[in-house]
Amino acid sequence: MSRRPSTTQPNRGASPGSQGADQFSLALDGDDAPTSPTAAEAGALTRDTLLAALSLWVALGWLRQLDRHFALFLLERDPAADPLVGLAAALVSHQVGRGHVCLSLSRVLDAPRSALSLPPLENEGESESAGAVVLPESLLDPVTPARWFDALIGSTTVAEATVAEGLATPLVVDGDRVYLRRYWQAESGVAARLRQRLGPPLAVDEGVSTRLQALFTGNRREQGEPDWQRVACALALRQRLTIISGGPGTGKTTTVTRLLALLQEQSLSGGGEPLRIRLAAPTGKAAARLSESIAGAVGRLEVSDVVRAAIPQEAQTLHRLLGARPDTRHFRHHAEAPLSLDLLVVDEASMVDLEMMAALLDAMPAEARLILLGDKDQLASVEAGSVLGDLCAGAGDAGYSEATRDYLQSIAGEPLPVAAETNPLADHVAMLRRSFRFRADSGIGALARAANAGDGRDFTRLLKSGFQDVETLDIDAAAFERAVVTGYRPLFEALLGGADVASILALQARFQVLCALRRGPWGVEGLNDRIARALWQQGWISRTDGWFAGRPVMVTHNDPQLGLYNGDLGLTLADDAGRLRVCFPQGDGTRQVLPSRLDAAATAFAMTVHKSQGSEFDHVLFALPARANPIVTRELIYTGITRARSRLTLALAQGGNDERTLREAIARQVVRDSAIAERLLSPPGSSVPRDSSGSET
Ligand SMILES: Nc1ncnc2c1ncn2[C@@H]1O[C@H](COP(=O)(O)OP(=O)(O)OP(=O)(O)O)[C@@H](O)[C@H]1O
Repeated sequence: MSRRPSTTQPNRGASPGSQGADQFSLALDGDDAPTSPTAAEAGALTRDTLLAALSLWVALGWLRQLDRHFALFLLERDPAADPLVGLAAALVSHQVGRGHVCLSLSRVLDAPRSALSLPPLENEGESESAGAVVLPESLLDPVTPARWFDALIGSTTVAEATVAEGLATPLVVDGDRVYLRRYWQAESGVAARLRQRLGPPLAVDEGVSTRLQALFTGNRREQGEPDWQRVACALALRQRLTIISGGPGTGKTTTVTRLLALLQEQSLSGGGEPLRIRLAAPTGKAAARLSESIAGAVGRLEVSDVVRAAIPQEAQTLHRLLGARPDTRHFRHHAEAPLSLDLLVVDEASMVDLEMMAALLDAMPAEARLILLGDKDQLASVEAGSVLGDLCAGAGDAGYSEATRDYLQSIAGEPLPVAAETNPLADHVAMLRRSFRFRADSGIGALARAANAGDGRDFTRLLKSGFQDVETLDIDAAAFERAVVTGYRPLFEALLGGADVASILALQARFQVLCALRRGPWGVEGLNDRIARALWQQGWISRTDGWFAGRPVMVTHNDPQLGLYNGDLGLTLADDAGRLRVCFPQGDGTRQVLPSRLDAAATAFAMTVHKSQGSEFDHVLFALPARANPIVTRELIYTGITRARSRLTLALAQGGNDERTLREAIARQVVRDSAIAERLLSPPGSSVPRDSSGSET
């Protein structure tokens, strides 16, 4: 029998305190027999068909077991639920596993396969057997967004967003989007907090103009382009939220350091107190890089010693800043115990996932300024969400409002063109467009631009045009081993020659192998093996598995007790007595840890591009898989390439489809479902508008 409550009917959801989405994996044995079919309507999806399809999709690698269990859990909790609830549950869980914050019903209905891993990653062959399989489109064929929406809000496991607060349903449906409750809460929280920060501009003293001109006086304007660094600084002077996005070496750190100098000069003038400024980044490596580049930029500032001393040069990880505690996801700092600061700079903000951003914004004092630095074109965080990218996309092609243009003209002397379109978010975003890192003749810079522009033909043409800083090699040939041995030679000569730890660790940052995948011959596993064997043959390492001197490792989980965080890169070294310890660069010194204390560490001769985010290396050897793979996208290629500071070797499967594979990968862009920008730009209190594809009844 059909149960179709109107979309406005309050949800008969679970009571607050009832079991939430987190516990679902404990609740069911995955082999539960399907219950008897409950077709919501004639011809509609039955439970049996759904459960059979989910099992098959798991077997094919299109869905995770976890996703299927979640669907089973919901259907068990609400035996009267329409099977479409189970389908939405499996798909939204799968989407979150792939970095999306939610599931868009209309998007799945338009492209039913998009919410599954189809074909299975790194396992293409099995999709051949898909002929006999129930495909998502056949399950969804008679379904409309309105029908699916109604099925969802008819279940006790789903709440509509307008009434979801205070309930404990595992799923929340907000217009066209279905969320796991945790992510709905995080996204609504982030949008609400950011909206507060978009509030009216802060007062800026006209006198600042002279100092602004002085600090940016050396900046040359090119071809009538505005000085975007000066614009970014002027914008940040009068806002509680500023996003500064730019590619490598576009001057994000230089700009923010000048901003900090200006603000401290103002604060200290007339004997005032300095602002409490903190610097942070998502990983230890990124924090170390920020400390290093801020220190360099502070050194170059033309300011008084007092002002210089008032600019911090030590960055910390966001986990440490917020006060991560062992065995809990909760931090010491939150809305009731906010951070004690007036201004926070977060570097590598593209790596900050939605939940971390929610925790950070919760802990920010309302009056403090937040400055997010990052590169919107890089890969988003590994965890769900892509807040920086969403905010920059929300600003879109919109320009600055008239009031902001007037302000920029008067304070920064930057005349900006009238924008055809404006929106409140765009006034908070500054894009730095000119790289000071890559010279005009740099191949790395040219490839990065081509990848970013989605121009695969230009990319492959550039690869052949013989840049000094770029070379290619055949990944399947001995040339790969030779390149690795040459790349690692300085490090192992120092290590075997008894150099001091700091010099050895500095050499570790000189050369790194990156790849796209984890498994397979062109993934981390295969390449780590190959590299270890090549180094062993040189006599540089004593074994190729377990612990040995010269083994680089990456921490794979946060360990606040050890002061080590996911992504930290260290090197195993032997002390004078031959005892092994893993050394991590930390601040000006090193942290040394016994291998036995590192529960979660992986060999890092090769690492994925995802894991390399926030790091840069002088020379990167970037290995790309021979066959097309959905994981290899424009963002991945751009991010991998731009980890190289001065030299890039691309290892490709030559003689195969390397050119076509590259072009296809560059055409493939990551689009993550999320509604942050929409929420920010819609009136306060309104729910996310439904798609025109319609879920109104
Ligand atoms: N306006 C400028 N004119 C000349 N050189 C500049 C300018 N701005 C920055 N630079 C130089 O460019 C280099 C990169 O600057 P900076 O470190 O500020 O960039 P970034 O965007 O923070 O880089 P990264 O992507 O590595 O974090 C530095 O050597 C800096 O001195």
